[in-house]
This record gives sequence, C-alpha cells and structure tokens, in this order.
Amino acid sequence: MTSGSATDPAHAHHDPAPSHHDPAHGRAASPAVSAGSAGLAHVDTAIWTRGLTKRYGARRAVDHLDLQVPRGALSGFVGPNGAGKSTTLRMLLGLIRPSAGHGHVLGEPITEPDRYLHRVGAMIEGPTFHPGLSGRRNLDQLAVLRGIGGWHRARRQRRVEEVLGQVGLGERADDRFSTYSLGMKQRLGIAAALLPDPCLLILDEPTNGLDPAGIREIRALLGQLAGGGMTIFVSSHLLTEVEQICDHLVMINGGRMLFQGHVTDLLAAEDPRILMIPEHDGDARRLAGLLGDKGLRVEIDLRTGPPNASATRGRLPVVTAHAPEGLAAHLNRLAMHAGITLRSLRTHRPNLEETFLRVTGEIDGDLVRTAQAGQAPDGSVPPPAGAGLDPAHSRGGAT
Ligand SMILES: Nc1ncnc2c1ncn2[C@@H]1O[C@H](COP(=O)(O)OP(=O)(O)OP(=O)(O)O)[C@@H](O)[C@H]1O
Repeated sequence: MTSGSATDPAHAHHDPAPSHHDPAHGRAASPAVSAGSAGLAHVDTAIWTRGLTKRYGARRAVDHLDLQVPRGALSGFVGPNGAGKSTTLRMLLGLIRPSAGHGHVLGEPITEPDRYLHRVGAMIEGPTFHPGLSGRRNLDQLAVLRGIGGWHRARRQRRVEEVLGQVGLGERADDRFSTYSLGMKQRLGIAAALLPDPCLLILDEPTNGLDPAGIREIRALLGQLAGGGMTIFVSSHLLTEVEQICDHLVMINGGRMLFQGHVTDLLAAEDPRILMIPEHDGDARRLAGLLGDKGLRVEIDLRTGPPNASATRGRLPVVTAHAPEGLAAHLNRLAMHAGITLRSLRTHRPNLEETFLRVTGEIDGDLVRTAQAGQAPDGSVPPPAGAGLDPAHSRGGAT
C-alpha cells in the first residue's frame, strides 16, 4: 500500500528520493491503500514527510516514508516490533538525522527542529524522573530546565498545576514518584510532555506494560487531549486501543508504509464475510460448491468445536463466503433449497487487528482459520445458531 500523498504535485519536485513504487527500489508496494488524507500539503498537516529514510549499515530501518498526519488528528502509528516506528519518531523530533528524504513538522522543516520543538510535546522512552521527588517537584524541575514561564515562578507553578490536573494526578502530586503505579508514571510522563502547552504531542508506546485499567486511563486521557484540538501522534502495538481511540492511522512494516488514512476507510475496505456451519459435516463441500457456482469466493476451514460437539473429532467445517451481510438470508435460503441445514450462520467484518495482520502479511488473510469455536476472531462470542437469519426462512435453514 502507499499513501495517496505520494503524487502530491506541489511537492513532487522536492523529492530527492525514489518513490517506493519505484521498481528499482525492490519490493512491490503492498496492495491498495485508502488514504483519507490524500493530497494534503505540508501546511495542512502536523507531520508531513517525503521519502523519509533511515539506514543503519545495509538495513533500512525507515524506508521512503511519505507521512501526512492531519492537524487536529488523533493518529495511531502502528507496526510490528522493529517496523521503524521509534526511528521515525526520533527523526521527527530531530534526535537522529534522516539518511534521505525530507519532511515538515508543524510547517517547519525537520532539518531545523529548533523552529518547532517548543510547540511539540514528546514522550519517546519511558519517562525518567527522580524517584525520591514528588510528581509535582519533578515537573517543576523540568519546567525550570525548559524555561516554562520564563522568570515568573508563579506562572511556571501554575502551568505545573494545570498539567497535573489534565492528567488527573492532582491528588497524588505530593507523593514520591517511586510510589506511583506504572500508569501514574506514564501519566506523569505525558504531563511533562504537556508542559510547553504543545499543539503536537508525540508519544511512543505510552501504554506499554500497563494493565487494562492503566490502558483505559491513558486512552481516556488521549481522547480528552485530542478533544481540545491538539494533534496527537501515538505509536502502539495495541490495535484494539488504536481502533477505539484513533480517528487516523499510519501503518508501517519493515520501515515502509502500508496504510495511512482514516481508520473507518481501512475497515470499510475490508472484505465482509458470512460464516456458515452445516449441521452435517458432509454437507460443507456441497455448500461451498453451491456458493462457488453463484460466483462467490468460498473457503472451507475446520474449526475446533466445543467439547460436546457432535462433529467428527470435535472439528466443525466452517464454510466462509466472501459476501456482504445483506446476502446472509439469501445464502441461508440457497442452502435450505439444496437440503442443507445450517447449525450456525453469522456475518463477520474483520476488525483492525485482523486487518493489520492481513496487511502485514503475517497470515494469509483469513483469521477465521485460527478461531476457536465459541469465540469469534475478534474475541467476541458468536451469536447462537440461527441468529441473524431471515425469520421467514429460518425454518428450513439454520437451527
Ligand atoms: N541505533 C540503531 N542501530 C542499528 N539498528 C537500529 C538502531 N535503531 C534501530 N535499529 C533497527 O531499526 C529497525 C527499526 O527499529 P525501531 O526501534 O524503529 O522499530 P519499532 O517499530 O519502534 O519497534 P518496537 O515496537 O520493537 O520498538 C530495527 O530493525 C532495529 O533493530
């Protein structure tokens, strides 16, 4: 996949690096990107890069990345371990120099980070604070170091109180940092990043190592900050989190762009499916043939059944038709007319995690193969057999 912005004519002449469509550049681009923010110029974006590349020896940690994160977005930056997320964030923050390519942050070139860093808050590694000092004292010292409030002590202290309130640490602000939970430590790290009242917040895996309650806290905090108009670019490997809080997504693998755009665009492009389990195992092939004859792409997989399943060795053949939800009743009718009774029929649209796995090529596109009976690929429990059927036709269909 590639970004729609790769063809931005306004900036094409600046690009010193080959596009990642360039056949000479190696691997073919992954299939189909929908980029909801395609064609944004760097003035409309908080983060904009062209051909951004970082090489370590022969290895390309980041490989011709064309980023465009719209202003005001809560954007999730996702990719497997080693995908190049941290390296990208470090280049955006002027911590390391790109090997090739160029970019802008808040409209300023990344070659001159001094021009934008005072408007950027960042938490790149786990926050480091003095363990023996309180949260408030730690923040105050950081504020002094960063010149927050200038020479005005009261102004600086006011800002410290504001950020403590924003991250919900006001009541524990006088406790020593060493007594904080991991979630509180992360929130203090975000408070530190907020000190300069940034318009762009860059966070590298802020939920790393947190328990579900801590993750929820960070999620709520980011939602609240984004609601205030700040652009947030947050890397994460927790896709369910990203799906829940981010409106925009940048997906990379092997340093290369797989997708960027709106989460809803990515999910809408996913192939909806109808999953059917015939009452008699022997009917699975016949059902698949029947649906295949109607022009549908169909697969049969074996799914481990519940302990009391009557199916052979506890394995149930699942017939998956790549078809929209609206066809469910029709497929049920087709099965019924062929004398095939369905023990279950349900629709499924891949979630972000499945989409991510498919796009990154870690599986071949059908997570249903690995799902356990009683649990959908997204972890949800499927509806009881027969649920979702057209009542008018349910008698002879699924039971
Ligand atoms: N200083 C370095 N020297 C050599 N290789 C590096 C250096 N920094 C990163 N890399 C390599 O670059 C690639 C991308 O690493 P990076 O840390 O950016 O990935 P990531 O997506 O942030 O992964 P993770 O989620 O595991 O932190 C990896 O193969 C990594 O080993």
